[in-house]
Amino acid sequence: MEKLKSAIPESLKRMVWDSTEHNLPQTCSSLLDFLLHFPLFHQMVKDLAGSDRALCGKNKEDALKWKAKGNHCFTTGDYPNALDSYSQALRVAPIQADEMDNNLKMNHLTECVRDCDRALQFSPSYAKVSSLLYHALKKIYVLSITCIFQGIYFVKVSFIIGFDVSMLIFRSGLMDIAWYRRGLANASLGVYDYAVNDLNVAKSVEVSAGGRGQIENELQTLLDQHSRTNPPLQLSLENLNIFDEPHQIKLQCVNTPDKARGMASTSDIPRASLVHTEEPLAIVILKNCRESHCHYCLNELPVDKVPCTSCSIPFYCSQNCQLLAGGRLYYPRDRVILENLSDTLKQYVAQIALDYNPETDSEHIPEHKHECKGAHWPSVLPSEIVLAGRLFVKSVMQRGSQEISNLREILELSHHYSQMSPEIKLESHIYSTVLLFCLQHSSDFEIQINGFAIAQVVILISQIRVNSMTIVRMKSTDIQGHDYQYDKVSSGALTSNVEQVKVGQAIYRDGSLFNHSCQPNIHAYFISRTLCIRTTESVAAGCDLELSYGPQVGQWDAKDRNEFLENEYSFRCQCSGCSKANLSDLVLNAFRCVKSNCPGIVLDASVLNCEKHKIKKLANISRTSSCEPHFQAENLNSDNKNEVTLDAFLCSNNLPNMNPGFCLKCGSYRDLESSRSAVDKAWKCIRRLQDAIVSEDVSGFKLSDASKSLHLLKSILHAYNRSIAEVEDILAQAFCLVGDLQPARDHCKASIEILEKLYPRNHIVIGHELVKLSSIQLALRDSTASETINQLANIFSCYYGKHADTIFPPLQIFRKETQKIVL
Ligand SMILES: C[S@@+](CC[C@H](N)C(=O)[O-])C[C@H]1O[C@@H](n2cnc3c(N)ncnc32)[C@H](O)[C@@H]1O
Repeated sequence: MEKLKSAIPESLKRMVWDSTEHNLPQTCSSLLDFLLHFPLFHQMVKDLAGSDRALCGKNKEDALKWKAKGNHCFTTGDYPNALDSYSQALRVAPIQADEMDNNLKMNHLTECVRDCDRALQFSPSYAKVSSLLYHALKKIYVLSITCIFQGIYFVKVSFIIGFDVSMLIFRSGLMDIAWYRRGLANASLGVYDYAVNDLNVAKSVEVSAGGRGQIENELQTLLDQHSRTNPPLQLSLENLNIFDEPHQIKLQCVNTPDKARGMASTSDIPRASLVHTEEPLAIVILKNCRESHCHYCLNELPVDKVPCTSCSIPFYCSQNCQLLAGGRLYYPRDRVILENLSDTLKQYVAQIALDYNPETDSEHIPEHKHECKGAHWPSVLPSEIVLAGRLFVKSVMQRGSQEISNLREILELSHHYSQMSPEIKLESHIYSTVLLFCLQHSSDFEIQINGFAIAQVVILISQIRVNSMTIVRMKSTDIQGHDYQYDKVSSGALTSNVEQVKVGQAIYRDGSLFNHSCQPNIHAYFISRTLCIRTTESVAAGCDLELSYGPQVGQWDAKDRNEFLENEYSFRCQCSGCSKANLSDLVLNAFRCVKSNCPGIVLDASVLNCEKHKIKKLANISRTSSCEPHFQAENLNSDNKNEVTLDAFLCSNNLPNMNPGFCLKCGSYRDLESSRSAVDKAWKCIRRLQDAIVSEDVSGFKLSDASKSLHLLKSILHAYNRSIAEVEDILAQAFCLVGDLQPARDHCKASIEILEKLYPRNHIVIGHELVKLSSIQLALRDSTASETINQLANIFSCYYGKHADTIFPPLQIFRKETQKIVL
């Protein structure tokens, strides 16, 4: 790419840099002329898309190498690497059409052993699999002599049989029923409701009276245990009613003078209501998650991941996802089970055993199919370019015409091509041209490549820049970042952390209409690929519903937020957080007054200027929308009269006359330069502790050094400065690591106290910190844990409603553990 860019003549580059949406076809056409006469470009396209260099195709020799490596690891007892090697072998192993049937059966059965959920997706009444599997394995063993694919699976299955204690397939009777196994697994995980539902479905699936009786006994035992050990936990959800029926809430697209289109409510909407759900127009996995997450639903991959049938790029969590993404396999569904169930259980089964047949869905366009010919451009080009390819193919195919007409009008998404930086404009031109050539090689339809077609893709890329959403998954880890092991909670061996992992990028047509506010009143999250939007406060009829595109009050100050929004989204935010003074923006990066008993704040030039600008602008604006999502400054302060108030900081409009370095309350002067260098020095020491946490090498010496640095920071920075919250948090982690949980708890609490000043009440960021505090309190058997967990559950319920447990499974464990302490 860099070589290509530097070879472009200056005059052509300038033409691209100065281009606007209107003259795009000409600039794209000029660049195309140049590239077509440039050998390096042809070589690049050949490397990326040519069939003779299809590095991502299936390859028998590579498969055999991986298999041999797997066998070696297996015999030396290195089971994790053996399994990984077999997965890689499967990824590159060619599948002949006549082998497909055997593979299907085998994969189907293997998945049944490994993962009840996935088995149930294919056949909800999955019963009596073990004898089938046994015979299938015998057959596979014979077949493995001639067929590497099956051979690999045989070893893989053997591995599973031999070492997965919970899923021993040769057990007979009830263990054959996937629902039953799921029920028992959920019961031991403490997921009581699911366990009861699973066992009820299992009972209805079981054909023998004896089997049913046995399940009945199991159910009874579970009910008895539950009522004995778990009296219903009284969560004080502050009368929080969760409204989870988005179809009952009507939103409308409105036009605003300064934000273009936006979404508003047509009626009053209570807090925590699910207001919108939507499937994506297109979605793509991010590069860093390609080996760890399913390329279709973006959930974490299980151990026995499913490779694509035709190329070696994607992995899927199930064949269902593989099929939806573009594979060619189809499983008939077993609907008989649904007939005998109650309505509630029918819904439950439909939820677990995803009931979907893409062949009957004309809307469904497999998004990986055109990338599946073994060429490696889909794995080499940046994710957003692959996403553009997916959108392009989808819109051409949906229209059933090969003519490329105006994609902008078809997708109806906004963009800011003209405001993009010259560098990004040039890259978009080059990538659009390369992408079209790659698609020409890979798609089933003809693509006429000319200036107009390339211009369409350039616009598509600029639409993706401002409209795509990053899909994140919440991951629970222990303090050092290892995956959370639930069984360690009760032993007090774990203190939990919440980590947000960016897994994908997606375009949602209606989701793109929600504008930004730094004090949002809605929150977006994802269940698999589905976008869900929920109100985080009550919203009056006619008010705008606004998301945060990233920066929020409490996280960054107004100056940093606006820099980000201008660079990424080409607008200057006028939300109340950015147009009115608020305590959070003032204190977030502030210094403290040199007088020890003065609560006033001292600002540097950049923050002070930004705040002055707000005040000046506010004076000029006679009207501010009363319906804008707002953030009550007074909410930031507790009722305690001794606490500093926003008014005290501002000294009743003194701020416009103040200079950097002077306390806004008493006017005392602080030398900001020396203060900054002292802060930098303290942070160096804190960073050493952070490194020690990562390498799990926290010594008493580093801890005491960092504690002294915290003390120093507190004497220089304002008490609500975000850095202090960060350092308190780092110290909490470090004390957890050395097993000194009481100071860990105190530091964690101190961090939360600051966050409560910076963010609105019950903000999700506070929820994340409460996860840490509750796990420390649980480990200490501290009875106040229940209070913390109530607050945590309250926040998670507001942000995720009934999805809270799905998004953050440890919540259920926390509730269960609290019961043990309370009792
Ligand atoms: C995802 S789109 C939102 C929908 C868009 N308003 C439309 O008409 O299609 C993002 C773009 O909307 C505009 N936008 C979003 N929030 C805004 C805000 N608070 N103030 C001004 N413009 C905003 C910006 O142009 C931004 O790049």
